[in-house]
Amino acid sequence: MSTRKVKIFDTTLRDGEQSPGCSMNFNEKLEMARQLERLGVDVIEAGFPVSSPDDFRAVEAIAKIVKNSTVAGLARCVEGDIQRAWDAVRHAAHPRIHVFLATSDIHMKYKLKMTPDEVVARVADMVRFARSLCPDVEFSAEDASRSDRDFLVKVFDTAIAAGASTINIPDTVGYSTPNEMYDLVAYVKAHLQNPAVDISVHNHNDLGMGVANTLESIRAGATQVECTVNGIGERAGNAAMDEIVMALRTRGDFYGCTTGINTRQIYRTSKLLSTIIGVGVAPNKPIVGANAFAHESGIHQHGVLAERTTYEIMSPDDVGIYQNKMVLGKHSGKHAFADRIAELGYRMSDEDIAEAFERFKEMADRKKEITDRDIEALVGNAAISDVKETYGLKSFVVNSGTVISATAVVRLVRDDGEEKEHVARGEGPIDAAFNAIDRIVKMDTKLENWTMQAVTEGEDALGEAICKISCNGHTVTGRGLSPDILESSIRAYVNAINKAIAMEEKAMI
Ligand SMILES: CC(=O)SCCNC(=O)CCNC(=O)[C@H](O)C(C)(C)COP(=O)(O)OP(=O)(O)OC[C@H]1O[C@@H](n2cnc3c(N)ncnc32)[C@H](O)[C@@H]1OP(=O)(O)O
Ligand SMILES: CC(C)C(=O)C(=O)O
Ligand SMILES: [Mg+2]
Repeated sequence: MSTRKVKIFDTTLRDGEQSPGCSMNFNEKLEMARQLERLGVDVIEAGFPVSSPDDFRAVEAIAKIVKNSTVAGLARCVEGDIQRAWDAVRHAAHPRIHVFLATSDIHMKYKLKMTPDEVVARVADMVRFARSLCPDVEFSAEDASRSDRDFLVKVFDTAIAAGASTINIPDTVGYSTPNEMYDLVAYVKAHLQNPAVDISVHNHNDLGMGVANTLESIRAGATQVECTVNGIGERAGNAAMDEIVMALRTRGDFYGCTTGINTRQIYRTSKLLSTIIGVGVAPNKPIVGANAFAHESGIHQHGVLAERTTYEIMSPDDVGIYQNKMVLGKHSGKHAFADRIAELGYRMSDEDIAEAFERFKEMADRKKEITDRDIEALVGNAAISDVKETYGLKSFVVNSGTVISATAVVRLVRDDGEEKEHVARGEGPIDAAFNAIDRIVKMDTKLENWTMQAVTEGEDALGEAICKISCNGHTVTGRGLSPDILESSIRAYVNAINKAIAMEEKAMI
């Protein structure tokens, strides 16, 4: 299959900036423009110069620093706008003036208050004026997808005759379906008097079809597509650049098209934009979302470990993500768990791994995501629990507050299967729980020290309790781990008691 190149027209700095809460200052726009050039976009629409002095300055500065990409400035079909756009982009190595005028009945009647003939005449005059200033002029028929097709073609013919070398078909309000967009592009292409121009599309995402509409437009013959980083843009946004580019690349067999994008810069570009505007992407966003290359379920993890392509249609490397992510959680299996333990540098027997895996599953039921620090703590805990478990924690209930004295009910199970429960009061919930345990084990112990620290990150971090107790002249330290600080304290105390019992037994031998 022969491949043709589709031009990427990035409008993050113009339409993207039109999304509420996504404005960028002068320096941020420059930084973003540099990154867009690194990414390899064909056209950077740097702004709408007439809209404010700041926007003018930013477009002008971008025009001066960008060398490889074309730099475009947007203008209404108004002489003052066009002059201002030219003044801003004129220093660019490849300048473009982008003029637009709406062609749908609804826009012409209610917004522009112009007749169709007046629109045609204005397009002829303004495109000609733009062309007298700049060798590269793009004309957009705003709301093209809701315009009468023959009228639309007439306006495009007029723009081309006046000097436009790119005609753009925007689905301004994101109303089209992919089939309709295919038909529209094919229709325009087939009916233009002079089709030797770039046919562009500009799809909004109001119904979530911006990318699909863009891809169908390409199949129908569009040679330029307008899009934004992370899909930001007016209202629900524009078609997302990364999704279009990666769809064309991954399904080259189907689309037969390439782009000039250095895909390894995609992730970095997305991150830069998120940092600048302070708006991140959804975790499940294709390509650049946190979960786009993450696998949590055991069957998928096993498959990916055996052969990445079982569940990955793209390599994370291709979009500049260092590697895929195995998220350890309640759906993970032993293959991924063992893999992570090895990655963290632990050398453990299969038996120890199996035992640690059981604890991991218990933890995963209570904690949303298991981090590497959780695993380290868990594996460390497995080593500690080497001591014979004379007593194990079965259950506990603790009541405490400002108007009642703390009461705890603790149930322990002995290694011979016998269960014992006791209730006790205390100075606080932990003291009450320890007192209840003392009543069960009936040992002469003294709590020397108790500490608690978070050993992992996040709201559901694991708390590690350390209890130092003395018993018959021995001092032992117990450790307990849980996202619940009461539970980790109780486990630490029981662990210390088990150690004390083990020492007593040893002393008796
Ligand atoms: C689909 C799009 O994304 S279009 C781009 C949208 N982006 C922006 O609007 C960027 C920021 N805009 C602005 O700063 C301002 O709106 C400006 C500077 C462009 C214009 O401001 P104002 O002169 O105060 O006009 P205002 O925005 O209130 O109204 C728009 C005017 O432009 C006219 N207009 C709208 N589109 C066009 C066009 N393509 N060509 C000619 N005139 C147009 C409207 O009919 C209206 O005219 P009127 O003032 O004679 O009634
Ligand atoms: C200015 C034009 C191209 C636009 O942003 C739109 O129609 O959505
Ligand atoms: Mg738009």
